[in-house]
Amino acid sequence: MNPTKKAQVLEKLEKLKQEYRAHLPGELDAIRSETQCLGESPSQTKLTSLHRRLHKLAGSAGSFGLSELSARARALELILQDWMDGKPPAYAERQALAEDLNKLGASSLVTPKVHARGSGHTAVHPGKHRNLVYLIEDDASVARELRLALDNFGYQVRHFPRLDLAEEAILAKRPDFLIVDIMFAEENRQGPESIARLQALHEDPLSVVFVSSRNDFDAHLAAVRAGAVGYFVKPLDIPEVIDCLESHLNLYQAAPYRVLIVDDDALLAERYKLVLEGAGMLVEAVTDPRLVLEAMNDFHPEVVLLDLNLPGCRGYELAQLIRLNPDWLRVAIAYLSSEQDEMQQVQAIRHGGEDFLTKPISDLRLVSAVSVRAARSRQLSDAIDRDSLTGLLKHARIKEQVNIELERAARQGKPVSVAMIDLDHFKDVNDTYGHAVGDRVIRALSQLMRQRLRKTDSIGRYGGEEFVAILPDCDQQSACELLNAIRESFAALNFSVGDKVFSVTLSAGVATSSGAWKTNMLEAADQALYRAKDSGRNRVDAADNSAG
Ligand SMILES: Nc1nc2c(ncn2[C@@H]2O[C@H](COP(=O)(O)OP(=O)(O)OP(=O)(O)O)[C@@H](O)[C@H]2O)c(=O)[nH]1
Repeated sequence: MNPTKKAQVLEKLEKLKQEYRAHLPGELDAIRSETQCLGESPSQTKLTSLHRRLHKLAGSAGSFGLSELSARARALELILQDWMDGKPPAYAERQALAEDLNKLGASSLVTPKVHARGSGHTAVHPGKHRNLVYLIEDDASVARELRLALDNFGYQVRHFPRLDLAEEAILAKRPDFLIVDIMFAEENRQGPESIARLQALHEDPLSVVFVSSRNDFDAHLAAVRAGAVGYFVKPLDIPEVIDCLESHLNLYQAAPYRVLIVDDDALLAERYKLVLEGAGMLVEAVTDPRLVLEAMNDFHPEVVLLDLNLPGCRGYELAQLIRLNPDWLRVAIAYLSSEQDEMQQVQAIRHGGEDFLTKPISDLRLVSAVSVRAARSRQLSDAIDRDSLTGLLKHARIKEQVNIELERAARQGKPVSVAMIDLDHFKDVNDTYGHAVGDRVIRALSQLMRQRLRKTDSIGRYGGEEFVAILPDCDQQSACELLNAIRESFAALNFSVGDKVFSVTLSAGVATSSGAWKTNMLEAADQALYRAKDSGRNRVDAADNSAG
């Protein structure tokens, strides 16, 4: 998160804390007055109401930095629980309970302890687009080739012949990747130690990729110690280098996690929301459990955090309700509650939901617990929808997406183009270099398309070496221009196997709908593709537009 955003979040959290503090005396008054009304043999309704208030106080006070008040409220809550379970306290204990309840508002409890170090807010997920590469390479021809390939993949590249010439630029504008032709000689100023020194100047380590002609254990170890994220031996297989960059970008540029919080304590829900948003997540909070289904439908969360004690229902009942819908099986459900009774926790997990987080929870723990669960949920979702070699949508999903985009385009009165793309003579690549090398070619094309297409476009692996791209709001001419640019970039990419270097071309067919499409778009794109193949391959053909 950038410093301005972080400052805004901190400011909002501080405001919430003030709000909580402002509303706390009223809540403590209510607790005191309910205590005074308990009488000799209080009804279950009175006990339940007071218990509920204490339970909430125990959860919220801790989250707003009042840990002592939280602990005291928790102790009282347990006595109340016993009472509700038919074990009333003895007379002396009741006197002490009343006194303790009266003391809840004491200033020592409602003044937070001052912590020496910062606010305790957690580290942040960067989540912004990163594609600036600084390339440190003294061999002009290697630099030129790498630069061209990276440029084709949409990276912005600055080339420096030596590391010391790049240092100023690195400090002025942090690159997303530093690709360094590393020199291992002791006296060299472009060795792993120089990289380690450079790393020490940055709070977050730079993503450094080492390029070298050495391929021994010591060289790899030195790279790891200098914080390298990749190590490539010359002569370079450039698509492999790009594969490494892409994997790292995918890790950091993934869409933000989506989290739904269900908690009837509006201030606390808002607090959790801010903390998770501060960590780069998208968060919705609902305080009324009756709105959960609507929120599930509209917001599509990947993680749901459920309070256990909600007005009108229990959190685990909501978990069961969510689990009734097979579309939401990928969603991770965790309870976030002040419930400390292990049996209750186990019971809740047995009824749905996978996990129990107890309030109060530190910001760091909340963010890490939610991130882990969101990542799992996404992995599961990806495993269902995405092809494992390329990370692109699978056959059925991309077909479904064509219909979704066609309907959307018809509704909005905008064009949509569908392209069918196929590698040329791919059987020869497999036969000559082996299946594993063929797989690298397939992955390189999928990465190139991902780089070149917009976020709103969809790409799928339709068959073995056949891909489909859906381009909303893109007319036929623009689609053909884009596909031609991808075709040229791909053809310019050199793959190497040992000392052999080869390149691969592709052909594509494009169909565009400018209104209600009457025939099958995929079929039309496929026919155009086969025309391109028939006409000699390495070209893009458009379907006859009059069909759409
Ligand atoms: N390495 C690899 N090869 C695959 C994969 N899926 C399909 N193939 C291969 O892709 C090749 C497709 O061959 P063909 O359909 O004859 O087409 P082609 O050789 O590309 O020729 P044209 O399409 O006519 O230019 C076959 O050899 C398949 O085995 C895969 O996942 N990995």
